[in-house]
Amino acid sequence: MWITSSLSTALTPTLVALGNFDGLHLGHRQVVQPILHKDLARQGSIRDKRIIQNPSCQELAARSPGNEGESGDRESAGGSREGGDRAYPSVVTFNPHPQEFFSGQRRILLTPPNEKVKQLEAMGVEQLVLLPFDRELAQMTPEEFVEEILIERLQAKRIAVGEDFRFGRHRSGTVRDLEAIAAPHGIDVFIVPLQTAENERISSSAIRTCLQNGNVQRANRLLGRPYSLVGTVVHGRQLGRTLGFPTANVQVPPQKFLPQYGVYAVRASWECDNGGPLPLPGVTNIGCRPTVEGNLEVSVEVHLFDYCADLYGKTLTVELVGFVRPEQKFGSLDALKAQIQADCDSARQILENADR
Ligand SMILES: Cc1cc2nc3c(=O)[nH]c(=O)nc-3n(C[C@H](O)[C@H](O)[C@H](O)COP(=O)(O)O)c2cc1C
Ligand SMILES: Nc1ncnc2c1ncn2[C@@H]1O[C@H](COP(=O)(O)OP(=O)(O)O)[C@@H](O)[C@H]1O
Repeated sequence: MWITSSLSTALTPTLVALGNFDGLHLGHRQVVQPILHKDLARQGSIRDKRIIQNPSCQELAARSPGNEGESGDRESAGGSREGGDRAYPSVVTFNPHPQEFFSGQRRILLTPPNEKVKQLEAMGVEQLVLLPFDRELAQMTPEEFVEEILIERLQAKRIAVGEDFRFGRHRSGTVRDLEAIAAPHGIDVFIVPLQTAENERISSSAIRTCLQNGNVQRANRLLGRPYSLVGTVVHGRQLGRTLGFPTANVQVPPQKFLPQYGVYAVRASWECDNGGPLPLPGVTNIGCRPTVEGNLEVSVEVHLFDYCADLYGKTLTVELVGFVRPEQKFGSLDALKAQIQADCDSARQILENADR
């Protein structure tokens, strides 16, 4: 995927999905869908299908990466577009996030850049444009933003946004304004209604709340995939192996959103020369390890069941499957060890049930 922060190096023309898309949950995926070539092929005539209906959670999940039944024909979809030029499915987002720009506070993210790029790539997005959000951009009117940036510089042929998208100075532009500004240029605007699941609006904050409450299964349903943590395995204190439970310490980006501190049933995977093993079952502790003296730093550590190998330096993807218990301070390492054994048993049970 081509990633650029400069309009002069962006690939054009484009099919644009506009937004921040933190988490890339089922609602976000609906916004990105209309710009994907495989979706263009499926749609046939596109002009009369600008408002996407609210599909069920299952239907949405079925369209998640890895679940796509058809691969689509990129070239024929590209050829059928207006003008015949090959347009690049592009996610256009602001960097830093406008809230971060105005508040000066770093945002904690469900999908930090490393994960977002992987997810977008898996969906079929070909370009990520990170528009530098500065005072000048913040001052643009809705008309200036659409005409100068989206149409002139990015040569957008199609624009997809969520229903609540706001843009331009003081967030004054609505999706209806976007339609009105784009229409004279013959640009399709797809306005995607807010998606709901289990009687709740699918949102990044709903997913955060679930993760804070240990409700991993629900968070995963809203995401349409398991919530995952991705990072490099680094050295720890080498205490794990003496307890009989070696744990790979996964260093996640500092802005990664962490769920409630505690123990989780997980599946972990990594890439290696032969394509990598299938996701392996295990158990993860996320927290400060209060039992271990002087350990205040938050860590994410994974013990893989029935497995022994050197994992240092590998990039692990740890998928949360279920919550086992909150983190605790134990009176002795022996007590901790006994509890870890019980955690492994619980986690195996959770993973077995999830497989059914
Ligand atoms: C399943 C599991 C549960 C754990 N639960 C706790 C806990 O409740 N409290 C705690 O202080 N540490 C907990 N730990 C962390 C251990 O203290 C940690 O694995 C040990 O300190 C090894 O650290 P090392 O990787 O630096 O060698 C847990 C670890 C595992 C694998
Ligand atoms: N089953 C396993 N699960 C996780 N890591 C394992 C396993 N078997 C071997 N390892 C290796 O052992 C390391 C963890 O051992 P540990 O004593 O906890 O050391 P550290 O404190 O450096 O993490 C991992 O980083 C990995 O390289």
